[in-house]
Order: sequence, then structure tokens, then C-alpha cells
Amino acid sequence: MTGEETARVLVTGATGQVGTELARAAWPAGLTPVMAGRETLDLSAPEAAATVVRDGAFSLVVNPAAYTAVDAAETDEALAERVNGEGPRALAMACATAGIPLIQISTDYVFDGTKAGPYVEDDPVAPLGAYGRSKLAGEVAVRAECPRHVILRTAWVFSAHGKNFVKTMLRLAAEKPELRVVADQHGCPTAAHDIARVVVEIARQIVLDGRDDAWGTYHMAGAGATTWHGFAEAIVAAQAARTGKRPPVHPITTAEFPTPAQRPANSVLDCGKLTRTFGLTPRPWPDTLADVLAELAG
Ligand SMILES: NC(=O)C1=CN([C@@H]2O[C@H](COP(=O)(O)OP(=O)(O)OC[C@H]3O[C@@H](n4cnc5c(N)ncnc54)[C@H](OP(=O)(O)O)[C@@H]3O)[C@@H](O)[C@H]2O)C=CC1
Ligand SMILES: Cc1cn([C@H]2C[C@H](O)[C@@H](COP(=O)(O)OP(=O)(O)O[C@H]3O[C@@H](C)C(=O)[C@@H](O)[C@H]3O)O2)c(=O)[nH]c1=O
Ligand SMILES: [Mg+2]
Repeated sequence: MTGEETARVLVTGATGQVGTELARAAWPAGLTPVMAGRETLDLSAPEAAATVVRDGAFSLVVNPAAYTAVDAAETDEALAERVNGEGPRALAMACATAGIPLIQISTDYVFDGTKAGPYVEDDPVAPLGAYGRSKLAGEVAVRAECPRHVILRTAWVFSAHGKNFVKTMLRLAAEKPELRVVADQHGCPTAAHDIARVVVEIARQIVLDGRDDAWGTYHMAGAGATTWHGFAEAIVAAQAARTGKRPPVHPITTAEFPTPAQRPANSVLDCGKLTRTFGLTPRPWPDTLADVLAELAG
């Protein structure tokens, strides 16, 4: 065989926050990402999506694509279930048939938030809303259909691209005299580029090192816990240095900010298993926030 062989890695959701960072990431020699957008791999048509896996001679599939509109999912649960539950099931079955592993991206919103401390991987799940239920269905399907899987639960994802809390707060800080943000929901902001770094290294260990002892579920979220209010304050403070605008960010309760979907009061993730198994440590979220704000500032 020639020395030019490379393992093809199918990546779904090419246009999303994580997909965009996976496309830009530094992949090692020997791994070639093959990015698939919705036009070639539509998870709302699970059977058709699975044919992409069957026909592509891949060594691994990474699935960050998802229905991510948390509030809209409450009135659109059938579609969320298809994209986040049945889509991953079809991918997992196709992966198992092809004899290749699957890295599935999941969410902190599978938890109900009633635990007092950080969540570990085998804590009981009990999603509060339709989005969390649909993502949990995806986890269950992946475990059932494709034993060689890594499910990576992340949280509060932000990046310079797409729709996210950081960009919403920057817009509000530019437009409003003051902001009101919930201070009783605790979690871990996570930069999409840090998720991509971790996914690439897990892919390297699985495909290039031939690691066969690490299948299962892992938490991967920015180091350091905060609240949405704490996160907003950090965003507005950092931005003030650039714009001179620093509207006050008032802490409010969840009851003062009604939304269609209920969100967990605590979804802080303990990422120790990721570190112990793969030697990977999520970066502190304030450092990754600085990266993203610098990228947005150009
Ligand atoms: N965003 C967050 O805060 C968090 C996200 N997660 C999980 O991380 C993963 C990545 O999230 P993130 O990058 O932020 O998501 P985005 O919302 O930024 O991107 C979602 C991606 O999925 C694609 N997509 C949506 N519907 C379909 C479909 N029917 N078929 C194929 N592709 C589809 C979108 O395509 P298009 O551009 O065409 O719409 C887009 O590329 C998801 O699995 C999500 O559940 C976990 C925790 C937090
Ligand atoms: C815009 C705004 C939001 N909020 C609150 C509402 C909510 O409780 C919290 C976050 O709102 P968002 O809608 O940005 O975030 P949300 O859509 O809940 O984000 C979630 O997305 C999915 C995909 C995940 O998997 C989760 O990990 C999580 O990141 O902030 C305020 O308090 N004030 C505001 O001005
Ligand atoms: Mg939202």
C-alpha cells in the first residue's frame, strides 16, 4: 500500500458551531474530515442519512448535527425527536453495519438540575424539556445500536459563528441600557473550538492509535462553573474594553424570565473521566471566551 492512505472521518452538521470548528481544526496527518451539511445528510430523513455512511468508506463518524432550538422544540417535538433521536439511531445502525465507531455529541440538558454538585456520567438523567428528551433518545439509540461509540455531553456552547448566548449578549449590550439575566441556573460555558480540539484527539486515539478500550459516555465542558448571569457579566465586561459601553447586568430569577422550555438549575459537568481516559482537559471558559471575543473583534 502507498503511504498516502488517510482515514476519512464523516462529520455531520458542517454549518453548525461545532461543525464549523471541526472543519477548521488541526487534524493529524492520516485523518481527513469529510464535512457533510444538511443538503447531503439530512437527519430528518434518517434512512437517507444512513446511506451516506454506507456509501462513503469512512473510518469514523462524528455527529454534532442536531435540532438545537430549545424553546421551539417544545412545540416541534416530533421533528426534534426525528433529528436528535431517530437520526442518530440510523447513523449508529449504519456505523455498526460498516464496523466503524461513532462519536455522538450530547447535552447537559439530559439532567434535571436537582443534584447539589457537578454531574458525573452515570448520574440519573431526567430531561426537563423536549430538546433534552430528544437528545436523550439519541444517546439511548447510539448505545443500543453501536457499541463502539463515544457520547460526548457538552454544555452552553459558544463560538464566533452561528447563534449563541455570547453573540446575543453582545447584541443586547450594544442596544439596551441594561440587561437582565438569570442567576439561578448554573453550568459550564464551552467554546466550540475546545470541543473540536477534544473530538479530534479522541478520533486520533480511536482511529490512528487503534484504541478499543474507551467506549462510553463522557462529559466535556469548559472548566469553571458559573451562571448565565455570571457568563453575561464576563461577556459585557470584556466587550466594554473595546466599545466603552458597559450596561449593568442585573441578576434575575428563572421565574422572572419565563421561557417555553424549562432549563436545569444546575447542569455543571464533572469532566474528570475525560481527563482520566483520554488525557484531555477542557480549558477554563474565561480563556476560551477571550479567544472568541478576539475573533469576533477581527
Ligand atoms: N449549542 C449548545 O449550546 C449546545 C449544543 N450541544 C450539542 O452539541 C452539538 C452541536 O451543537 P451546535 O454546533 O451548537 O449546534 P448548531 O445549532 O450551531 O448547529 C446545528 C447543526 O445541525 C444541523 N442540522 C439541524 N437540523 C438538521 C437536520 N435535520 N439534518 C442535518 N443537519 C441538521 C444544522 O444545519 P443548518 O445550518 O442547515 O441548520 C447545523 O449545522 C449538538 O448535538 C447539540 O445538541 C450540547 C450542549 C450545548
Ligand atoms: C436572552 C436572555 C436569556 N436569558 C436566559 C434564558 C435561559 O435561561 C438562559 C440561556 O438562554 P439561551 O436561550 O441562550 O440558552 P439555551 O438555548 O437554553 O442554551 C442551551 O442550548 C442547548 C442547545 C444546550 O444543549 C444547552 O447546553 C444550552 O446551551 O439565559 C436571560 O436571562 N436574559 C436574556 O436576556
Ligand atoms: Mg436558545
